Amino acid sequence: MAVAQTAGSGGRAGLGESVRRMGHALALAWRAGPFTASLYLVTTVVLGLLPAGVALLTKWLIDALQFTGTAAPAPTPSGPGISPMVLVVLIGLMGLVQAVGSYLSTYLTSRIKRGVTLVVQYRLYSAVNRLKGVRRFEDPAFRDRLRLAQQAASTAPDAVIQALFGALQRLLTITGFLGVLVAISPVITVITIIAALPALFVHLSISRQQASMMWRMSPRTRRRLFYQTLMLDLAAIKETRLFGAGGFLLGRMHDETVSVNNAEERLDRKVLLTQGPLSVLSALVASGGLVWMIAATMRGEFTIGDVSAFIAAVAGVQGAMAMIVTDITRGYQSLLMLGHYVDVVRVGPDLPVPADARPVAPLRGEIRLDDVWFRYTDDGPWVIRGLSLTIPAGSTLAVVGLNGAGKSTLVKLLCRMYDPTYGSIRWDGVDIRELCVDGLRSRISAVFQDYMSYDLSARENIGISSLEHMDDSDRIDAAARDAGAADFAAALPRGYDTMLSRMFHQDEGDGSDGVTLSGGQWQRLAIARALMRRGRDLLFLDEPMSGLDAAAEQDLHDRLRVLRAGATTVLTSHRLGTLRYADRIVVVQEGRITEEGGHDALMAARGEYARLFSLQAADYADADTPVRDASNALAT
Ligand SMILES: Nc1ncnc2c1ncn2[C@@H]1O[C@H](COP(=O)(O)OP(=O)(O)OP(=O)(O)O)[C@@H](O)[C@H]1O
Repeated sequence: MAVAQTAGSGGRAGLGESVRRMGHALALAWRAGPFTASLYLVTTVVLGLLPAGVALLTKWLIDALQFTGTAAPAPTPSGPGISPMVLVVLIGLMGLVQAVGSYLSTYLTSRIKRGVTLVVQYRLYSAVNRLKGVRRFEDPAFRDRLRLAQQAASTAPDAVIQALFGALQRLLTITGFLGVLVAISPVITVITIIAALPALFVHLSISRQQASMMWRMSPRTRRRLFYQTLMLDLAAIKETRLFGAGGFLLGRMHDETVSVNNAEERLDRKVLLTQGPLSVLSALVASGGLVWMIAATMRGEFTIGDVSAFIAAVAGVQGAMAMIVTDITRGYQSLLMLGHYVDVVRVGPDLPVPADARPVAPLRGEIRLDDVWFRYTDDGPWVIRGLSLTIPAGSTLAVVGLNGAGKSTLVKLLCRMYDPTYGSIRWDGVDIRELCVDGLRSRISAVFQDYMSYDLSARENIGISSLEHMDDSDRIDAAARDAGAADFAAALPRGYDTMLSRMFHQDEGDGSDGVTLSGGQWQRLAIARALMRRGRDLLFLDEPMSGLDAAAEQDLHDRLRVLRAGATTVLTSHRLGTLRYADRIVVVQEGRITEEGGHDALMAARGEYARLFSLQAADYADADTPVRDASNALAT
């Protein structure tokens, strides 16, 4: 399946891929601010070389003081013969540079982090917005990757940059100290390096295991999040309280947390067991080296300045090695995390569009579905099975069917949220796969069954479908009036500029107090949103009024019938009375069209449509509603 292929390589990284990702992180730092990045590089180099410089000057100073005024013939102090006072001043200056450099480095680090986060988040969400279809967002593997990419976007690029610059600084420190150490004793230099190497490899292996554990645990983490969200979700709380399902969800969340904790504990124990002996080895090397050096100094082989430089160098090299290991470990982990971000940013289009995609001309003739087959996943059941249908331009088509028959799926295919698995959908004879997706959608408006309720103002809730007219108050008001939303919108505390919320909240003083609407009022706003997109060729009304009472639905349908004159409309509703005026009605059963025609013809045919219609009519009649015929009963 195409979706699975998008899973990418975020969990692993060979050398080549790691280098590419490092390049990516550095390019981000440069992009975020070339001057800041350059200054950070200079500061890093200076801070890296300073410790060895201070150690060398200190050695020269001690030697100069030790041999000043003495006639001791040996050992000969090495050094350029600079006066002690000059050396003291130079050491002081270096201390000053180090102190200022550290503060500057901290400031530059934060600055780069802010800049990089800005660039990375913009790129990540732009990449997500470039996906025109829905399929990827329904794929659990891709959702996991998105979640990790979101985490990575806020931390990973910055962590990689810090690790790279940190490692560079430590490398320079090590090189500087090794230069001093080699001059004093090549033997102790080699032993110090060898003692630090195993730690390096162990840390790298641990970080790889940590990354793979996070990837393995991510389905559990996702499920834990789902249970947590459900326990706090306002929409779910009514049911979970009534059904007493809180304990069940809590138990599920707890089990997932325990599983994740156990995996983390196993890894932490492994880290403890491997890191302990390595620390002991490092301490032994440092102590052994010092004992050897002191004994040699007492034999007159080294100066006191050499001993001071040796102590500083051993501590400096081991300290820098330990930090470099941490840098590399963190950097490697962040590189793996960065992989998830890079995978999402580089993800290919989910709906193939030819390079020369055609612009979409207004619909003149018809939309035609030819033997369309569709299923949501490669191994899932067929939802649409060989469906053929013609929708003439300007006509109204009603789609009727039981729950799960495939009505909403049909609407989604017509909006090209998915491509048919087989068969084709043609817009005036052109396969919609050859058309520009945005162009196609600009010709469509819709009220979806699962419409959105945005935590935005009433104006934004209506205008978001036609952004260029968001500030056109007359147009907003006209759409609201047509949808029967104008009266309650006018009564809101700040009219169309009132913030709406799915749950009441009050943010002090910023005027964003949320007003909560009823389900029917939200639905009218969704209809207004669809009507805001005037002059579109195709209008989908997928259960647009399920939240309205029957009279309000009939009234709105009557109004919409006038408003949509000339537009091609596809309607679905379980209240069949509201569909009877459609030019054509099709009955969908298990993804196939089983009946087709006008209301009267379908009633005369006494098939599924007549059965459903009569059932509903009987319900109304049983309720003693004064009716003249079934359709009137449904309309009142
Ligand atoms: N995103 C999805 N992923 C997998 N299966 C889906 C998805 N959406 C719908 N289905 C399945 O496709 C079938 C048809 O669903 P669809 O929503 O098109 O039915 P419908 O006729 O609109 O039903 P209703 O009247 O209940 O709204 C159902 O079996 C449903 O489980």
